[in-house]
Amino acid sequence: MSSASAIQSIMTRAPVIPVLAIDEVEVAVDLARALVDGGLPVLEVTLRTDAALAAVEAIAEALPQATVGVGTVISAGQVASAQSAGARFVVSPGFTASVAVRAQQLDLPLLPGVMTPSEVMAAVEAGLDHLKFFPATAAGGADMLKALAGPFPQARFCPTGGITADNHLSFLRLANVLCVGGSWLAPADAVAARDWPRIRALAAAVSGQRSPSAEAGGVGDRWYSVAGEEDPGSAFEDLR
Ligand SMILES: O=C(O)C(=O)C[C@H](O)[C@H](O)COP(=O)(O)O
Repeated sequence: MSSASAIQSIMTRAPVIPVLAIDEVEVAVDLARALVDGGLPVLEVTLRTDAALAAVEAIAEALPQATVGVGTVISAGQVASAQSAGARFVVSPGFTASVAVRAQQLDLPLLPGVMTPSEVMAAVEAGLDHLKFFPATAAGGADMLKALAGPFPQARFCPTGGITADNHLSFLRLANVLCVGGSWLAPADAVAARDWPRIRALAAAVSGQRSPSAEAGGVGDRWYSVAGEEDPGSAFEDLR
C-alpha cells in the first residue's frame, strides 16, 4: 500500500484520533487500552514528553490491534526514531519538505499539519493531500476548511487543536474532513488518577460516529451516529 493510501486508511479507521502526552511510561498501555476498548484504535503519542517513544514501544507491543503514531514530529531525525519505536504513522504540526522526504524514504505514512493555502500547496506538491489542519479552531475552524475546499477539492483533513466533545461534530460533518484529533479524550487529571473507566467512556461517547466522507472513502453522503443521539444527517454539509 502506498503511504498516501495508508494514511487514508488510518484517517478512516476511527472518527477521532486521541492526542496523548504521556509523562510516565507505566500508564501508557492502560491509557491506550482504555481508548481502544472505547472504540478509538488510532492513537497519536506526541513527542512532548521524554517518555513518548518508550510509551509507543509499549503500546505497539501490547496492543497490536491499535494503530499508534508519533506526533509533534518537527525534524527528519524524529521520523526515523518514531519508526524504530514501532510507530505506524507520524504527525507533524506543520509542513516541511525534509520531514516529508524522510517519511517517504522510510515508507512511513505522514500526516503533516497545514493552516494556510500556501502550506496546502507545498504539501500537495510533495504528493501529500491528506493533511492535519492545525491549529483548527484558532486558524478559522469549519469556515476555513470550507474555504479550502474550493481550490483544493482533493485535500482531506484531520482538524486538530481546539477540538472538543462539544464542537467535533461540526467538523466531522464537513465533506473534506475524514476524522478529527484532540487531547480531550485523555484529561490529565483522569490519567493521574488512573481513571480508565472515565477515559474509556469519553472514547465510547464519540467512537460510534463516522464522518460521512470517511464512510464512503472520501465522498460520502451518509451519517452514522451513536444510538440514541439525534441523527445530524440533514446537517451534512456537502462542499462539492
Ligand atoms: O503536538 C503536536 O504535534 C500538535 O500539533 C498539537 C496537538 O495535536 C494539539 O495541541 C492538540 O490540541 P488540543 O486537542 O487542543 O489539545
